[in-house]
Amino acid sequence: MIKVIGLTGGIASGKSTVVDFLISEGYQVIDADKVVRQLQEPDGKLFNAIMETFGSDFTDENGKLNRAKLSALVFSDPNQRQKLSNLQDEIIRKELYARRDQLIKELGEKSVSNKVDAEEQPKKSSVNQIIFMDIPLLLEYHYEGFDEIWLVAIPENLQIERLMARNSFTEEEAKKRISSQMSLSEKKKYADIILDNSGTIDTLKKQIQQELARIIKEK
Ligand SMILES: CC(C)(COP(=O)(O)OP(=O)(O)OC[C@H]1O[C@@H](n2cnc3c(N)ncnc32)[C@H](O)[C@@H]1O)[C@@H](O)C(=O)NCCC(=O)NCCS
Ligand SMILES: Nc1ncnc2c1ncn2[C@@H]1O[C@H](COP(=O)(O)OP(=O)(O)OP(=O)(O)O)[C@@H](O)[C@H]1O
Repeated sequence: MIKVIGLTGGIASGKSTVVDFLISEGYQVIDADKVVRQLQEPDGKLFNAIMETFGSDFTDENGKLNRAKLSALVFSDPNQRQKLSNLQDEIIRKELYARRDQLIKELGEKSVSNKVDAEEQPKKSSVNQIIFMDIPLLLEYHYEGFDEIWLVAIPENLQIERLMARNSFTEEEAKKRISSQMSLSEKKKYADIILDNSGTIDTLKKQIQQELARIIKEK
């Protein structure tokens, strides 16, 4: 059976850093933020609905969604955030589950022809037996169907610091985004594994390797 790991964590906690490492190790990852961006392209399933609801002012000079403008609106007004969620949630959810099912199907077919690998090279074959879904709002939006939930955790002061540095946000902008999400202490209640990312990226990688080794051993 292919294991599906849900990866989540607050904004700028380090999910993409975890994903980069998993990909470098050969694992397949469905990245929800990336999928949302594709769906929001002018030929994607969300673009027209956003324009109808928020107006064509929310485009940039290339006719694409002006994400910065929409972002400024939804993170300063919970009602607008809810409005965006109402129109996007079902389509995003359907797309993510469809991609998961497709990936499981592809890997399932591969693993039939790779039986020898599984016995002789368990690590090599594990990349075909575990998939990851990086979903920032996994807990807020009650995504289900995971064998394990991994939570990337950092204390709020570090989160603010990293978010301000990465997005060139003011402290106020960073705090607005963070406070629109479930708190870390609440998230911890639902997590199976907590990856502490308050240290170096190397320390984070070691924790991931440990968890991967555990799953491979359990299989
Ligand atoms: C609001 C939008 C336009 C802002 O775009 P922008 O380019 O500024 O940010 P980006 O998409 O890179 O998101 C960065 C991070 O913001 C956080 N975030 C995004 N949307 C939300 C939200 N509605 N509530 C809380 N946090 C959010 C997440 O941690 C995410 O990783 C965009 O994020 C969006 O459409 N969000 C809704 C996405 C959604 O509903 N996803 C569901 C599955 S995760
Ligand atoms: N252990 C670390 N030490 C120092 N900087 C780090 C560490 N881990 C991640 N970072 C940096 O912190 C920032 C946020 O990390 P990353 O982009 O991986 O977070 P994220 O959870 O994917 O964010 P988002 O929710 O916006 O998608 C990035 O600039 C990244 O390079």
